[in-house]
Amino acid sequence: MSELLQRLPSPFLSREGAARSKLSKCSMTPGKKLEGLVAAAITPMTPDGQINLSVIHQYVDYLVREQNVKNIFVNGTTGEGLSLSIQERKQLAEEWVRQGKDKLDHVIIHVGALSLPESQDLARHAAAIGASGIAVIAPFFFKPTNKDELVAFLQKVASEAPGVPFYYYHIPPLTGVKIRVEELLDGIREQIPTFQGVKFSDTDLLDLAQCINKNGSEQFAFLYGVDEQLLGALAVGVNGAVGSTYNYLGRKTKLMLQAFAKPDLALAQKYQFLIGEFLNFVIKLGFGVAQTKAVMTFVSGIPMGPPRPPLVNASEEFIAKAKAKLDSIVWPDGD
Ligand SMILES: CC(=O)N[C@@H]([C@@H](O)[C@H](O)[C@H](O)CO)[C@@H](O)CC(=O)C(=O)O
Repeated sequence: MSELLQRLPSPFLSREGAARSKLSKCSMTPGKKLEGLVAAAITPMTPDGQINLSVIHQYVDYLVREQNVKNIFVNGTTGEGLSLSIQERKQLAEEWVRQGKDKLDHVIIHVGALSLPESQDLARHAAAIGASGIAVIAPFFFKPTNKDELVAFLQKVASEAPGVPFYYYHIPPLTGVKIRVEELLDGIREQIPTFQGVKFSDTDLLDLAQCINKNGSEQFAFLYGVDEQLLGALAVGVNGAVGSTYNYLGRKTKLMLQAFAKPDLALAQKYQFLIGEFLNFVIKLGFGVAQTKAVMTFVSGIPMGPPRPPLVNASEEFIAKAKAKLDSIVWPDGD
């Protein structure tokens, strides 16, 4: 952890601090490309709905030891980032960076917000604490209507953290911003020199494939965000994936990645079908962030707590059925 972070009171870090940090403190594992699996961090909460920083140490150890996952995406969709205050987002970012030091390869902080100054503030903060990357979602109340408006917004945030790799977080089912990424990438490095890649949480594999075909997955990192069809995205060349299920199915999904790389497509398909069988089952019951928190709680034993309203707790019936389903799956590795 940076000395700066240890000295400054949480949750606030000054703009001067951010400026001082820049390149020097921006990586958990400096220079290591973001690839493989990235867990979309859940935000643990106490029963009365406050953020619960005290279990993040245990959470990091669980991901590394039990799930073999060493990258984390903080304050995104699964982390209820847009339902948290700026102060809470900063506290969480600091705690993940602090606990991830020497254990995680990448701690990416989602700094998107509807308000540009808030997003910029979060970007400066992420730089100051030594995050390995920042990501930004498209603003979704007043929306950009074309590529230029979206890039202008992203640029204004990215430029506040000039030494930190920047990722665009594309999730049109939630933002309603359907600007094609293929279009967005055209000339992006001229506007955003820190641009490093895309977290692509959409089912449009044509758009994704065109992005990869035109830019090459060596130039940018393409991380896929629809866990139930990751194998399709691997086939078009993504570098990895960011998702909620890697919190508790990370080890199994890694086995799928290994089978795909070998290549043993039949084995990779087996893993994808089984992961899909579980997700198909829970999606039919009603599956979202609240249910992810419940599943992670019973799989890991770490209390993730309730979601923040308007989301409501997963029902006892959901928990019982989801647990029975997960327990019933026989994985190819015999587990
Ligand atoms: C809409 C949504 O929450 N999508 C998830 C998926 O991991 C999703 O939970 C999974 O594919 C199951 O449907 C991720 O893309 C979200 C994510 O990475 C994040 O939390 O930022």
